[in-house]
Amino acid sequence: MRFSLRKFVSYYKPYSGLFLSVLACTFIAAALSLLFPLLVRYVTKEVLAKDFTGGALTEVYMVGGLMLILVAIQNAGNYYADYKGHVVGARMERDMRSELFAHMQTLSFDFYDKQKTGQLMSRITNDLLLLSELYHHGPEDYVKSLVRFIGAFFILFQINASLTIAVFCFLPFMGYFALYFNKKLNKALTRNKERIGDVNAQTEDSLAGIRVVQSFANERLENGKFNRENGRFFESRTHTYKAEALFYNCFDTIIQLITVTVILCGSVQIADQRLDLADLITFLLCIGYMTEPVQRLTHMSTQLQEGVTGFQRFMEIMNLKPSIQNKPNAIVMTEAQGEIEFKQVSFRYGDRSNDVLTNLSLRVKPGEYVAIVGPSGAGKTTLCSLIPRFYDVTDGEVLLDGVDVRDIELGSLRRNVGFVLQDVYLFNGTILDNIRYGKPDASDEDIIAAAKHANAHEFIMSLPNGYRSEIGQRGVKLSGGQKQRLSIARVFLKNPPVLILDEATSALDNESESVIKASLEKLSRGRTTIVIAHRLSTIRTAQRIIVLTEDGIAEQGTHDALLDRSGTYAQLYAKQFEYQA
Ligand SMILES: Nc1ncnc2c1ncn2[C@@H]1O[C@H](COP(=O)(O)OP(=O)(O)OP(=O)(O)O)[C@@H](O)[C@H]1O
Repeated sequence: MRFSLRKFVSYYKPYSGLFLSVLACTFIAAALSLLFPLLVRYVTKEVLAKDFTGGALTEVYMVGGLMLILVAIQNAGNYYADYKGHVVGARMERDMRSELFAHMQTLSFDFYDKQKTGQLMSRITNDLLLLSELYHHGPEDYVKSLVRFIGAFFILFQINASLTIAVFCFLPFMGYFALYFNKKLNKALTRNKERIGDVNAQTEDSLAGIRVVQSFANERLENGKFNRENGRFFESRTHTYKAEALFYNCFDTIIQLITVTVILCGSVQIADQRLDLADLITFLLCIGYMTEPVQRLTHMSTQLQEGVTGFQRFMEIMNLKPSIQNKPNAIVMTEAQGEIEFKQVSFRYGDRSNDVLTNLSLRVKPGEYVAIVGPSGAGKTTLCSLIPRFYDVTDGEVLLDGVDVRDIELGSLRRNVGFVLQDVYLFNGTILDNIRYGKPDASDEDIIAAAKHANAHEFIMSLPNGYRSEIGQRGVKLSGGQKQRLSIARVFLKNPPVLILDEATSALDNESESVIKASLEKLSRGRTTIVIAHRLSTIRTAQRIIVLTEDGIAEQGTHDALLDRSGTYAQLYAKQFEYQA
């Protein structure tokens, strides 16, 4: 993916003033740090050479005082740059994280079908952390390194050109060495990231399925899988540490070689009276200013590479257009009548080679109660997911009140359709929060009324904190039937004209089922209702039963009419009856 520098830099814009002040402080602190060796040189060369009776000591004190002032200014500058620099980075990271999350909220089902949650989480957390490091440390490091390198070079050159050139000769070699190791280290660091990603994915998988793990008593199996990933991560880190240790120690050796060279060449020059001791000391103090930036090349280029990769991964998602979008002049449908029509609809999932639905036509009148039955995989759920545009048809059209759903503003379309699914998703929080999800501006009274309609009020009131009871992650503290009733209360509150019930009662025992059936019946009154059912006994009273097979709609009619036809429905019914008997 191409790296857009303009886009990268644009995130600095809201904080440009603060960021420039950080760079200015970095510049001042780095420039002031160069004065130290010069002051040491001045003291050793000019002051200490004098006779101490002539006020030299006073001068030493003055220089000492000046040095203290410089220390104070330099550290104040570094403090400001360090603190505010991190703040700028963190603000940019926060902005980008919010932007990415908001964008992810808009991406359609087909995107999430292909993604692993753990990977997406890593983009939102780790990638942006690395990016913020680059945003703030990157320019700061470059300014500091450049000022010190160039400053030290000029100071040393002024003192002694030949010795400076001798030191300088080492630098390209150091640079090459740093970049060579940088490649190796980068590879090792990338591998580390992949391995920790695997550890994360394994942890997520095992912990999310902890109930299944324990019910099969498969803890050892999971420990084995986890330890394998954990071991791979350990091995990868061991390689990284080896590479790092080798690099830093080789580098230190080169720096020591430079020091030895300076001492040797400097001593020869002192003997020849081409250099004095004060200059040699200054030289030794300044070497670090020249070698440190070269040593930091590795760190800086790793930081650059990681940050750029993080930014590319960020942009990869940001550049994705949601496959389901509003048309420019989309109609806002406030309250639909609830007529649904599928007109010669064909549908195929993006990664499949064959259609799930082919040329299917069906009309459901406003307020009608329709059941869809058929073998597993026939496309019942898929058909219903086309109504709120979780996916768009491949061919044909789906109409709500005679309007193509692709012409309706998405939010208003989805507000007109309510879902009660078998696999209820509840959010961490209180019961009140979870029911309010159906209508965020609902009052507490509305919520209680909805809970009463859903036959949930009694069980809620029996909980220690009533409506304010925390339900745990995904509602673990509630039974299947209780969760289902909360999801029904949520839809009561939403009050949509179209209702889709997908296997809503099949996971429940008889008692919960009858309570939920009663609330679902209440919920479906006055609404267009499509029930996807496996248990045919539950939909005998439906106004119309649609039998969907892989070849499309095989037959439709009332329960009695379909039994009389002795077709697919009658066979399915007989089979289920046999099975239940
Ligand atoms: N997100 C998806 N991506 C790709 N293929 C899918 C997806 N969801 C469903 N399918 C495939 O589409 C076909 C129809 O699935 P669908 O869930 O609509 O059937 P169904 O009739 O509701 O089945 P069941 O009664 O078992 O729930 C199946 O072959 C399924 O594998």
